[in-house]
Amino acid sequence: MNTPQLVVHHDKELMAQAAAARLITKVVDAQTSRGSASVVLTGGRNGNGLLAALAAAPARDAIDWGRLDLWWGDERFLPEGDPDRNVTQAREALLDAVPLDPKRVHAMPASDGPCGGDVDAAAAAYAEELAAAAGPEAHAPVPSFDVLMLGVGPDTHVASLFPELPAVRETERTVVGVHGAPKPPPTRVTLTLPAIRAAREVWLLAAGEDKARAAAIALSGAGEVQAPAAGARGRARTLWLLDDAAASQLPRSLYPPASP
Ligand SMILES: O=C1O[C@H](COP(=O)(O)O)[C@@H](O)[C@H](O)[C@H]1O
Repeated sequence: MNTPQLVVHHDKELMAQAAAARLITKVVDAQTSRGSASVVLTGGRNGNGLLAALAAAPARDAIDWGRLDLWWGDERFLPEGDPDRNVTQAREALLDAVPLDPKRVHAMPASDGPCGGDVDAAAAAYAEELAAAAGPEAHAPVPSFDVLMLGVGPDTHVASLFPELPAVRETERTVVGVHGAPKPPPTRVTLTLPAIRAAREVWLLAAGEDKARAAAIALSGAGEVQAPAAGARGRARTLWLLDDAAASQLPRSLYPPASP
């Protein structure tokens, strides 16, 4: 697995704007090389901040929105349209403002969808959708995502992989249902580490003081069961995008102080 690279921006607004600019370039490059691009979105404050920055970016329409597949790393298992669903928040921040192809917007199932309240069936249905979209070059039964983004929680969770819960130990399935998550709502759907690691690039977003301890733990050699963010790696690149506050507890060997 490749070593994570760190980029530290002054504050969370700058981090969101810089990450949005980085994403535009990545998507345009993928569309130029392969005809289309696939991106996995994250929920949470930093993920939504990036989407809002992308909506406001002058270069946003350099992206051919009709040739972009959007997937989600996790979802809160709630009814369609619930304001706490990650897809609802993503629609408000960006998706409703750009001409996406609805067939390429792969939201995770809602609790009032075809699987009803059965979160494990919902997870299996999303795994099937991913497998159906995986091309011959895929490195797992999921597409070769160009960029997979993950917000890092203050407890080191990424997607809905929480420390010590069964989902973070999953080695076979690509999507699982989560029961009893410590952060509400307790029932969720999540990609697993094997699915995350099939992405070309994994970007971990951590801005704000409440992410400082999580970043320090995950980047200091912690195990993935105790610190799920430590296990999130891309095949070609793993990039941590931080702000000063989130980087404030990193060991000096990883993030030396700026020269005077
Ligand atoms: O519940 C969730 O939390 C994490 C992190 O959210 P944040 O607000 O602390 O940045 C997010 O990555 C995940 O997608 C989401 O479902």
